Amino acid sequence: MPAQPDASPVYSYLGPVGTFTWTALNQAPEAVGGEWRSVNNVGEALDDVISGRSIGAMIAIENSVEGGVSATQDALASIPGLRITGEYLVRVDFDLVARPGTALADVTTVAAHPVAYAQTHLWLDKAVPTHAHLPATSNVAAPTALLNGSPADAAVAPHGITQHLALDTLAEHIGDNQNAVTRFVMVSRSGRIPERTGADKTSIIVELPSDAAGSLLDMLEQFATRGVNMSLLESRPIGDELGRYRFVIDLDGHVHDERVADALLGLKRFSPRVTFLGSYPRADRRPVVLESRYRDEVFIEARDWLRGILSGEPDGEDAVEDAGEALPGLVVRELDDAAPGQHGADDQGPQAG
Ligand SMILES: O=C(O)C(=O)C[C@]1(C(=O)O)C=C[C@@H](O)C=C1
Repeated sequence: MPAQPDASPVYSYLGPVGTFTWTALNQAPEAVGGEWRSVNNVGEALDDVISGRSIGAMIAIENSVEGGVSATQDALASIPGLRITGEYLVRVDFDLVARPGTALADVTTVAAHPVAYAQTHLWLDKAVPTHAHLPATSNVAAPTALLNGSPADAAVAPHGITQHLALDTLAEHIGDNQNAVTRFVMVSRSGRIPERTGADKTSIIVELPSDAAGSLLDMLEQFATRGVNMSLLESRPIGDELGRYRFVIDLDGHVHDERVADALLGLKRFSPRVTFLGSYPRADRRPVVLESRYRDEVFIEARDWLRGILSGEPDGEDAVEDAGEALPGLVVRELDDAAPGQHGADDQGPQAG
């Protein structure tokens, strides 16, 4: 019997074609040649991954105006077995569009994806002060619906959408922040962790013991004392009772970096729940800068020293040797070189005892 050709891998994304999520998926090398499945919300995209219908889902996780996308953060916290395997950045730029013949003065109802609405509402409040908002499932669903009987008079859409849809542009570049960027992540089922590059991020979600004073500080100390920088720290209600929050955290570094692994072990010892969402290369490829005392070799040498003591060897002061290959994205600084403010919280400077 002739061998069946392998089915191409399926990737789910918030569609239809032309959304910012679709633009992000275009950046993912593994999605080239795959089948792209358009869905209506983040939950559906993640369900596809969990059920095995798709091998990956591209989802928006953070934008430079609104911060974390709460629907995404909550879904990642509550659905077990998901892993972030890559991140992608997309500049977001919006226009207000309408059916031909509509003037700005005619607009009373504006269709918009809720996140897009939040990113344009200052402009809308000024230019269309009495408008009502009609939520849409995406930035392309909103203008498409205008051609399919939507009661809205206008829609917030990605800049340039009128090249593809028979609509007119009422105003261009209406975003409240002209430099707005949205961060997207590719989410797959738990499994292989992408190799470290030296310019990596690790995403985790942490719950804290509810009855222990100072546990937020305990959590932050795990990172500070290992020289691990945080690039995102947000709290989200857990939802079971008032006043209970979980923390969504991005760390500079990879779980295969000794300092990051050690910090995660420290967290795990007192947090009732640590969810590891993944380690993956940074979209901006910005190298991680760390002081030499947080290099892998320093952690390994300290462990070897203790092992030696436990096995009865004399306590010698071994020099820290460079082990392993250098990572292209990593910049290591001697303590004296570190710029002010880049020391860990426990560091009072080189002269401190
Ligand atoms: O509607 C789109 O185009 C999307 O890709 C969704 C989304 C989001 O969920 O944040 C993506 C980028 C913008 O920040 C606004 C909306």
